[in-house]
Amino acid sequence: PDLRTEFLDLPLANPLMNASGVWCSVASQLEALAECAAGAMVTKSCTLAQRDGNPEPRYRATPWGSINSMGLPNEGFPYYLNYARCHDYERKPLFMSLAGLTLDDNLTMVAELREAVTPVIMELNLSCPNVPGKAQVGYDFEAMDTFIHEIADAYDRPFGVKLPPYFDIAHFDEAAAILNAYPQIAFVTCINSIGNGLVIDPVSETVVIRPKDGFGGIGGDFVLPTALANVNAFFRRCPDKKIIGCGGVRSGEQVFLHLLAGAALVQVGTQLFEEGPLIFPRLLEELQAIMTAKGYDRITDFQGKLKTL
Ligand SMILES: CC(C)(C)CCc1c(C(=O)O)[nH]c(=O)[nH]c1=O
Repeated sequence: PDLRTEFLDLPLANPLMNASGVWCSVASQLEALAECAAGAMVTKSCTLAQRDGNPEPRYRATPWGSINSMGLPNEGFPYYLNYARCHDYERKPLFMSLAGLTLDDNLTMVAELREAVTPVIMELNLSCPNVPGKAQVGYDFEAMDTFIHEIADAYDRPFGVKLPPYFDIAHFDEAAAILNAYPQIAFVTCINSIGNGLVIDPVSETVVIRPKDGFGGIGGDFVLPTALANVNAFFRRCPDKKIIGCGGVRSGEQVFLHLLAGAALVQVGTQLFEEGPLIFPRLLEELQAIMTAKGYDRITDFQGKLKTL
């Protein structure tokens, strides 16, 4: 079967890529992603200045997924912009994730990105912090509209947004209404980790990560139904935009489900953290086996063709 696809008029060898934050914080990791089998790649969400992030342990794997409260550790915007300048775009597209600590920081980064002569694709992380004491931008629809309005104005190219998961139909409607007001938003990546979960070790009677009293974003198997729902909800509501699926991918089967639900590309987070970039050949093989068994020759034979009862 043929796994080739295209995204924003760019050819991709296949629809797989990493999730921002995983295996993409430093040059050695980015070079490994550039050389691996994934069809595209994205950098760790960056802030204007370098950040150490939270004290460790700040990531833990569990039998059903992962919990993390990294605290946005990253090398700073200039580092990733420099990588973007050196990336081999003939090999695969590069996405750059931005998560400024303030709207102003985001505008500063976007203005510089606009001037940079590079075909990098911007993914704006809307789980970025808002005014202290208020919900993250992705959960504060007024702030979300303001952030997108200002950033769209400051940037002259199509870009995408990374959304937190929503759990209420009214929220799908409200978030989609905001996004649809901006044709410049070419894609929507669903989902970021499910925020503020708590993993407890029954033996030690202790939380498993140090920051935030053990509260952290949940990823992995546990988030798959929520990820598929968010992919399909925005696929239905934003017909003029592409959806990138993220959440719960550990085998070819979940890649298949994300594509069926409407994803154009599929990101891998927790399982990539555990397995490394060699997960990509495995996922591609497993996806091809499923397509062969079902008689599908190419991705478009089933992409977005989820059936209802
Ligand atoms: C949660 C924030 C620290 C505000 C953004 C960075 C981020 C982090 C992180 O760096 O802790 N972890 C996630 O699972 N998703 C994210 O978007």
